Amino acid sequence: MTRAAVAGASGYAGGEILRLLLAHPTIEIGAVTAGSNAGERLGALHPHLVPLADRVLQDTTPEALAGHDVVFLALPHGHSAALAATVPDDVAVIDCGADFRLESGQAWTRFYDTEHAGTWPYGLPELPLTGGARQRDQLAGARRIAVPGCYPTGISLALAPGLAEGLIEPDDVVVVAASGTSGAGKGLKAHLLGSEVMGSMSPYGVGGGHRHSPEIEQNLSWAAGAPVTVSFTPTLAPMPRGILATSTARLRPGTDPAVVRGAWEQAYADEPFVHLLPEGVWPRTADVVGSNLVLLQLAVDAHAGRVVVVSAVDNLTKGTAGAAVQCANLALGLAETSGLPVAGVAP
Ligand SMILES: NC(=O)C1=CN([C@@H]2O[C@H](COP(=O)(O)OP(=O)(O)OC[C@H]3O[C@@H](n4cnc5c(N)ncnc54)[C@H](OP(=O)(O)O)[C@@H]3O)[C@@H](O)[C@H]2O)C=CC1
Ligand SMILES: CC(=O)N[C@@H](CCC(=O)OP(=O)(O)O)C(=O)O
Repeated sequence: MTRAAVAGASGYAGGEILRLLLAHPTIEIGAVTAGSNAGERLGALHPHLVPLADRVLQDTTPEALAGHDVVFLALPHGHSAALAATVPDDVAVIDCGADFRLESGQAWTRFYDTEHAGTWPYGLPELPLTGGARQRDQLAGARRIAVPGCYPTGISLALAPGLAEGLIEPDDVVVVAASGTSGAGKGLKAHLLGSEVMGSMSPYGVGGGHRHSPEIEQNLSWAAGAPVTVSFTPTLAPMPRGILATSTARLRPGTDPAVVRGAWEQAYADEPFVHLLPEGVWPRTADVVGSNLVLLQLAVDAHAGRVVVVSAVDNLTKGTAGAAVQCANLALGLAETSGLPVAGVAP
């Protein structure tokens, strides 16, 4: 068996990692750690994780995380670098935070306003790259992996096939996405009060202000092999989980609409977690809840000369914890799909 420690186990992402690891055939759960909730029993914080109810959360220290084959970090941004530095090089560290996702130190400083910790291999295995490669090539056997943000996961996979195949213009990409409230974490925040969220949708980070803008542009630029510019608008939706993103881009002049669908079909034909739905069936967040799936559908808007791609992910599963387990599987040489659900919970 392989032993895993989970730091941030009292939070939403940490709890979801534990839920998935409970069903994992070869990874067993070792230390579980937290911040202010250290000393609490998991059963008090995650009543749904019944088999772990009596496990006591430890302080998040290098000593608690020592002696494992893989360490999952599900901590707020900025907490990963110092801890990861204490983990031996031969132990896999899978970081759910943003600290090591960006190549550009300049983009990091602009959006996170702290010193850039560095760059680790980016944990989106299915991402098609220019020239026919896949992002997973960088993840097999890796010992440090940065798990993507939840919005960049569905959005990058929605548009990458068209960019990798040169079908869409890199300078006219527009994305509007709605996220469930768990995307913001478990901490109390005024804009997440029930009376603010229930029965209402709200935009935020409008005008290129969201920190996922540079992450999405980075991923799409890897796919295109050239810089890509994105206008991204997130919105908060009154649901606990799920992201529905609508991504549109201008088709290159002369692109035959008939080849567009084929590019996406081909890109994901062999991917167990990324599915282009049958024509005319559109993704819904309910269809991905609790699963490691990305569901996609697209249409060519011939009048506007654009392709419109809709993607749905569960922000806590494929958007964080599922991706983290998938990356751990790749890092440790296990079957990539081990322990990962491929069916959602609809309706
Ligand atoms: N929620 C989502 O959909 C996604 C989250 N992520 C990333 O995953 C990470 C965790 O997010 P999420 O679970 O939502 O956040 P939560 O706020 O739900 O959980 C944060 C966790 O970090 C712990 N923590 C906070 N401060 C400290 C500290 N100083 N020392 C040790 N532990 C600490 C908390 O412990 P305690 O509560 O006991 O203080 C808790 O276990 C973040 O980096 C987030 O950006 C990435 C993609 C999507
Ligand atoms: C609804 C909501 O607030 N969502 C979060 C995104 C969460 C995520 O992807 O996490 P990272 O912080 O790890 O990038 C936000 O927009 O800030």
